[in-house]
Amino acid sequence: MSTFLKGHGTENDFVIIPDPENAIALSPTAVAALCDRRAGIGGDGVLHVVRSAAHPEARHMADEAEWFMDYRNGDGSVAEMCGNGVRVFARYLQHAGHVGEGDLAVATRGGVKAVHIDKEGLITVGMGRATLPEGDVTVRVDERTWPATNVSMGNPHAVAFVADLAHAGTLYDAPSFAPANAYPEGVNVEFVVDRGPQHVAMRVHERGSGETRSCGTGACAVAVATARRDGLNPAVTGAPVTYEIDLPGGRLTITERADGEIEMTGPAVIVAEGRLDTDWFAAVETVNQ
Ligand SMILES: N[C@@H](CCC[C@H](N)C(=O)O)C(=O)O
Repeated sequence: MSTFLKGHGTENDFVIIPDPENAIALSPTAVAALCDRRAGIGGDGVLHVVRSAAHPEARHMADEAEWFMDYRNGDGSVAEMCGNGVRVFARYLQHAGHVGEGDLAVATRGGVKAVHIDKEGLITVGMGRATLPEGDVTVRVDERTWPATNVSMGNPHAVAFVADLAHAGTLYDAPSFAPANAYPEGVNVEFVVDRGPQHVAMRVHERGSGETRSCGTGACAVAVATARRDGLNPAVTGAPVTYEIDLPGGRLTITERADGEIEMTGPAVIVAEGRLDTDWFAAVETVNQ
């Protein structure tokens, strides 16, 4: 293994490992070492770039999407989807000359995603539909509590509307919940304040990565939760609804269409390309054995 790239989407940053034939068995230890901001490359997660036909979890999607985004959180855990990751993944495919501007499909654990790379530097992803599981859950940070709106974007989210984003505290630790076992698979937690009509700002504590500067699936979850709070439901009115979502790392535009499909638009940037030290990586893998 040698080549890596570094990229980000609204400052949700990733180590990109091109591995078309799936020759690298990326262990959780290796992922965590790559994402370590002091002893590794540094990132919120890893985008392992594999041909769908070469990956057992993606082979069934190979007819629809040539490339599979094998996404891992910074702690090495696997997640179903990463919205910012898909945009950065598409930007990498363009950077590497595998695709040009326009439409492409990317296989993910959350299914095949339709992606459009535009001329102005933005990328739009069809994120699928949100579901809002029932549940009476309270989010707690320090002495404050809020009711959670549960939203699944393929991965789980708990959205809390707060008076001030500072009330989410340092977010060094994950928020707690009542009931304590509300999310046995873990959850991404979004804190939201209003900024104007169909315009909000948010912070997020991500499962497996801690507080990040952006979360694409989180922004989609927030747009849907806020729309319902505002009495807007495209499935009922037939009119699409768009929210601007400000995150610490930039802005994402989220549109929910009348058929329930959600589109996310934002930037994606490749910032560096390099070679991993073979001995370092071998040592990391050895630790895991
Ligand atoms: N940052 C991502 C979400 C990554 C997965 C998440 N941490 C999880 O475990 O579900 C995004 O942009 O969507």
